Amino acid sequence: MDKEELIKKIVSGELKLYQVEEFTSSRKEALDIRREAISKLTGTELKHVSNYTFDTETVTKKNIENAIGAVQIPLGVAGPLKINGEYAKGSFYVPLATTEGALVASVNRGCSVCTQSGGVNTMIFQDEMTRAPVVKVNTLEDAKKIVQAFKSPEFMEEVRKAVSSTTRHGELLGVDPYVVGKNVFLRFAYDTKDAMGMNMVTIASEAVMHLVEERFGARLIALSSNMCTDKKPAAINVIEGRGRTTVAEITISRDVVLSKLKTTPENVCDVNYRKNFLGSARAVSFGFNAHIANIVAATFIACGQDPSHVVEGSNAITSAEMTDNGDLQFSVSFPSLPLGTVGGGTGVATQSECLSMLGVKGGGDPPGSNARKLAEIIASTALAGELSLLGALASQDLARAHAKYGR
Ligand SMILES: CC(C)(COP(=O)([O-])OP(=O)([O-])OC[C@H]1O[C@@H](n2cnc3c(N)ncnc32)[C@H](O)[C@@H]1OP(=O)([O-])[O-])[C@@H](O)C(=O)NCCC(=O)NCCSC(=O)C[C@@](C)(O)CC(=O)[O-]
Ligand SMILES: NC(=O)C1=CN([C@@H]2O[C@H](COP(=O)(O)OP(=O)(O)OC[C@H]3O[C@@H](n4cnc5c(N)ncnc54)[C@H](OP(=O)(O)O)[C@@H]3O)[C@@H](O)[C@H]2O)C=CC1
Repeated sequence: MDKEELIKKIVSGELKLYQVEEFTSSRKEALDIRREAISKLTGTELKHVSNYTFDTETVTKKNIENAIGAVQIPLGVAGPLKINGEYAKGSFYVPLATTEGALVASVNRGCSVCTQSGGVNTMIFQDEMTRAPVVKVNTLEDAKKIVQAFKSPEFMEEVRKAVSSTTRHGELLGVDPYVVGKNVFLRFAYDTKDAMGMNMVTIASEAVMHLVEERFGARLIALSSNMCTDKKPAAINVIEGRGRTTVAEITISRDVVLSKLKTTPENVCDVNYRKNFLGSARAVSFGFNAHIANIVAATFIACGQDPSHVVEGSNAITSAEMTDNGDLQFSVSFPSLPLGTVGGGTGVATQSECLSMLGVKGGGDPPGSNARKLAEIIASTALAGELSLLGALASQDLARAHAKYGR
C-alpha cells in the first residue's frame, strides 16, 4: 500500500492508527502518515507538530505510541546556582521548560541570592522507590502467615532472589505489609540506583507476587494497589517518603535579603508562616510551600522525568526562620521526589542534552550517584524559586512581576 492509500484507510476507519507501522518501511514514515491522516480527520494543518529532532525509531519504540510528532515547550535557564551537596558540588545552570512568564526570572533571582550567600547545602535522607501490590487471601490466618513470612530471613532470601532475577541494578530494601479485611497490601521499597524505577519495581514486584501466590494460596488482585502511592496525592508518601527524600537549606544575610529580595528576613518569615503554614493548614494541603510544583514541573519536563510525578514532588515543606543575628535561615524539604537519569524520557535527545548540562546524563559512578545529584540540584533550585516568590509576596511585587513578564 502506498502512502495515500494508507491515509485513506485510516480516515475511513479501515486501518487503526496503531497498525500503520505494519505497512511502512520505517517508523518515521508511519508517524508522518498518521499525522497526515489526523490532519485530515480533524481539519488541522499540524505544521508545527511535525518539527522535531528526536530519533523517531527509538522514541516511538520506547516512549510513545500512535506518534504524530512533538510539542515544543520553551526552555530557559537559571543560574549559576552554587550547590554544596553530597553529590552536587559546584555551580550549575539549571534548565527549566515552562510557558509561565516570570518563573525563570524568579528562579534566577533565587539562584543569584543563593550563590551570593555561599550556596545551598543539600542532602538525600532516604532513597527508595515503592510498589505495593494487593492480594486476596482466604482466611485471616493466611493474611497473618504472609505478614510473618516477610519478617523471616529465609523467606526474604527467596524474595530477594526473585527480585534479582528481573533486574541487575534494583535491590529490595524492605517490605511494609498492611492488612485490610482479607486483603494484604505489600508496600515494597527498592533502591533503583539511577533509574526513577517504576518499570523496574513493577516487574520485580510481579516476580515476588508469583512466589506469594504459590506459597500462600493468595490471589493477586492488582500489582498496584494505590498504597505505593504512584501519581496521586497521598499522606503515605509525605510521611514515609518515596523516591529521593531530599532537604536543601541556606542562611542568607539580612543585607542580601534587603538588596536582592527587596524585603526583610522578618517579612519573609511572616509570609511563610501565614501563607505556607497557616494557609496550607486551613486548606488541608499536603504542600506547605509556595510553588515547588513550578520548579519540579519545569525541571522534570526539561530533564525527561515523568511529569505526573509532580504530584509527589509538590509535597514539600518550606521553612523560614530568623537567626540570632537577624539573618534568614531558609529550607525546603522534599519527602517524595521520584526521578532518574536513565530510562523513561531521559534518552530523548533534547532532554538528554539538559541532563548533560547538569553533568548527570546516564548512569552514575557509583550507580545511583547521578540520580542523587539530580535530586539535590532540583531541591536546591526549588529552594531558589521559593525564596524569590516569598520575597515577591513580602514586597507586594507578585502582580507587578507577572504583569511585566507574564502576559
Ligand atoms: C520578576 C522578579 C524576579 C523581579 O525581581 P526584581 O527584584 O524586581 O528584579 P531585579 O531587576 O532587581 O533583579 C534581581 C534579580 O532577578 C533576576 N532577574 C530579574 N529579571 C530577570 C529576567 N528578565 N530574566 C532573568 N532573571 C531576571 C536576576 O537574577 C537579578 O539578579 P542579578 O542576576 O542581576 O544579580 C521578581 O519580582 C519575582 O521573582 N517575582 C515573583 C515571580 C514568581 O515567582 N512567579 C512564580 C510563579 S507564581 C505561581 O505560579 C504560583 C502562585 C503564586 O500562584 C503560587 C502561590 O499561590 O503562591
Ligand atoms: N510500570 C509502571 O507501572 C510505571 C511506569 N512508569 C514509567 O516507567 C518509566 C521509568 O521506569 P524505570 O524503571 O525507571 O526505567 P526503564 O523501564 O526505562 O528501565 C531502566 C533500566 O535501566 C537499566 N539501568 C542501566 N543503568 C542503570 C543505572 N545506573 N541505574 C539504574 N538502572 C540502570 C536498569 O536495568 P536493570 O533493571 O536490568 O538493572 C533499569 O531497569 C518511565 O517511562 C515512567 O513514565 C511510571 C509509573 C508507573
